[in-house]
Amino acid sequence: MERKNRPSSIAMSPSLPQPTVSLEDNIVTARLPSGDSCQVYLYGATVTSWKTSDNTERLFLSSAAALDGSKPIRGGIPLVFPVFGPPPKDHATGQLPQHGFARNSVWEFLGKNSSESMNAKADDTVKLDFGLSSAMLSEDMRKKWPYEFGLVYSVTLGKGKLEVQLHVQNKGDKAFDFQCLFHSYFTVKDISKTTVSGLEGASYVDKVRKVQTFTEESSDIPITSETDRVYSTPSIPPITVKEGGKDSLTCTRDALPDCTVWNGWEDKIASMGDFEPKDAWKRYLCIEPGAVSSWTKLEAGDAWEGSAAFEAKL
Ligand SMILES: O=P(O)(O)OC[C@H]1O[C@@H](O)[C@H](O)[C@@H](O)[C@@H]1O
Repeated sequence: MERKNRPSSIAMSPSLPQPTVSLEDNIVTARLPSGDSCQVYLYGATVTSWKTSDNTERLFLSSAAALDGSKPIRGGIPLVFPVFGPPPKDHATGQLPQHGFARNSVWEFLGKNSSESMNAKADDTVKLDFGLSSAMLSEDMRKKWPYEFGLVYSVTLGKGKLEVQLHVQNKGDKAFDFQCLFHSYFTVKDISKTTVSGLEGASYVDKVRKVQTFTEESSDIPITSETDRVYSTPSIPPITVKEGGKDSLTCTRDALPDCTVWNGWEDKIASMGDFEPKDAWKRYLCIEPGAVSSWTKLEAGDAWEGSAAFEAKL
């Protein structure tokens, strides 16, 4: 019997615009149908651009940043692991460079995971995964930090949002200590009109005032001179950057009790060869969520995860 073509009884849902992801010249670029986009260099897995749908660049990137792998990228979101700042000489990280090796190692792009594949209605998120393991380090670095580890760094782009998450796994047979931090440089229009709230009551180490510890008394901290503080906030409240009194960015955290607030101001920035233009200290603020005020110990076979989500408000 002849079969007639009949219209399918299953209604086909119109195909939704999808996020696009490309890998070219060791740079991963993701774009959402909403127009939000981000760019991540495999070098350091450094996010160098985060643009919201209004085409506003939310991250500061120095115009003199080395992008050729010769030194850590100045700006964006360099990743700090396994030690923050100058490594203490009497610690297992003592031979490593300032802020560790994650920001100056070449990572592998593990692929994307868009929310569309999980939920046909949602097409507004894309997650990019990057990996770094002990086997990928240089021989010199492996000697300086002889532990077996695996890192998965996930960057999730959403509408007006960027989330960063680090998964650390101890793949060896001995425990290790680590610190980690997302060294995020944000653009601000005018540092003199920028304040930070959410840190009232937190204790902080002030590196400018020769590493003394204080308790933050201000509910809205103005940035009026060189600022280099490591806040410790065990209750992990949201941190808000305000510009001209209006919320411009919020940062929520998971398993990251600390946050550095850094602006080098005029003199320090003048002395940094890869920081340009020289007056750009007026237009950036680092808000750096992390776990750096003590060491996180990871036993053989154990894993740890921490994340931060940034939301653009203006
Ligand atoms: O020049 P680097 O190694 O990228 O560090 C920049 C700044 O990074 C901040 O996180 C530190 O608190 C500052 O002390 C430091 O100056």
